[in-house]
Amino acid sequence: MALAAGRAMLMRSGVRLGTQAAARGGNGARRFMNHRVVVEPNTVPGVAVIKFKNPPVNSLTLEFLTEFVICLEKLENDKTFRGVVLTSDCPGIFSAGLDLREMCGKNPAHYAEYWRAVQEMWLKVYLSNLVLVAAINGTSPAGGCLIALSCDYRVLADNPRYRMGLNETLLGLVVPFWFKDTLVNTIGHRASERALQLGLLFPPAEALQLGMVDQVVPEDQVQSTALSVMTQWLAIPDHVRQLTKNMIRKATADHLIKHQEADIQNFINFISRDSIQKSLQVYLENLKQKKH
Ligand SMILES: CC/C=C\C/C=C\C/C=C\CC/C=C/CC(=O)SCCNC(=O)CCNC(=O)[C@H](O)C(C)(C)COP(=O)(O)OP(=O)(O)OC[C@H]1O[C@@H](n2cnc3c(N)ncnc32)[C@H](O)[C@@H]1OP(=O)(O)O
Repeated sequence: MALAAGRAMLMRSGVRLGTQAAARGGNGARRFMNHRVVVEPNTVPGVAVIKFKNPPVNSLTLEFLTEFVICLEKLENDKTFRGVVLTSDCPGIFSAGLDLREMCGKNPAHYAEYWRAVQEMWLKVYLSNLVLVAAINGTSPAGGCLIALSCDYRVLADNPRYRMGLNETLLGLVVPFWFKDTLVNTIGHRASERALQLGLLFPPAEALQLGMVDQVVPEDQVQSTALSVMTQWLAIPDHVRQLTKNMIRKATADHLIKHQEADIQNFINFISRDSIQKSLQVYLENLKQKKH
């Protein structure tokens, strides 16, 4: 998505870009702040840390997706940056995945706009020229897991309460084919068959065993480990690494690009069904009631 289109989407969503601020931290480094995404240059040269800050659970609202894509585009266009660590500012939650309220009780035009934003976010992350390392410091179901799976490397906090996986079937949803492709490319066909049909969410030890993440480390070392892994990836010249990444990922991304409009139409038709709307409402209601 072009930056201009993203800005237009932000405006349509009622988000004022004037609220974005550039400040200087104690070390003089620039620190870009949006509402929901905070970008911090880190101590490792050429590396930024993006922190998701969309409380309470970093759900992927339209506004969040738009800010996230704009942040990544800015970093890609700024040649000072070669790598980005993605992590969360919300304690215990990396991301709760797609925002269920964006998919519930809205009209087809909204569903189309939302689904395009989800697609564009995935394409931006999956095909990024930057090295992307996910520092997964919390639970990451469905869309949250997709973001992590689309990075080049994943470090997960060793906390048995944190779960990771594509749980769409538990919500009565069919996993989109490109979510499925991303998982199959990571953990293989057989493991994906079981994980996707049963909507399994895995604790860290199992996620590691499956190859869903590359490392599990103590919670307080997630970001530092991600940064040290980054150093290893940045030792490879950008152009050869980027060409290699593109060679491996292009076919998967092209599959969506070729069918992007049909995928949007499928999503609208599917999500607009009365039975699906009902399941989503029940799921949201259960989330609320679990507190009482
Ligand atoms: C034939 C078909 C062909 C083609 C099909 C075409 C297309 C496919 C169609 C559809 C696919 C759509 C894909 C969807 C992927 C997704 O990402 S769906 C989202 C999945 N996410 C989840 O299941 C997570 C749900 N949340 C939780 O489990 C917990 O909230 C969580 C463990 C994250 C945190 O727990 P906790 O800290 O206890 O917090 P609460 O549960 O109390 O939550 C706090 C408030 O946040 C609200 N909330 C939670 N998650 C979401 C969310 N994903 N979206 C919106 N809101 C969320 C929750 O309701 C609480 O709100 P409240 O304070 O009560 O107002």
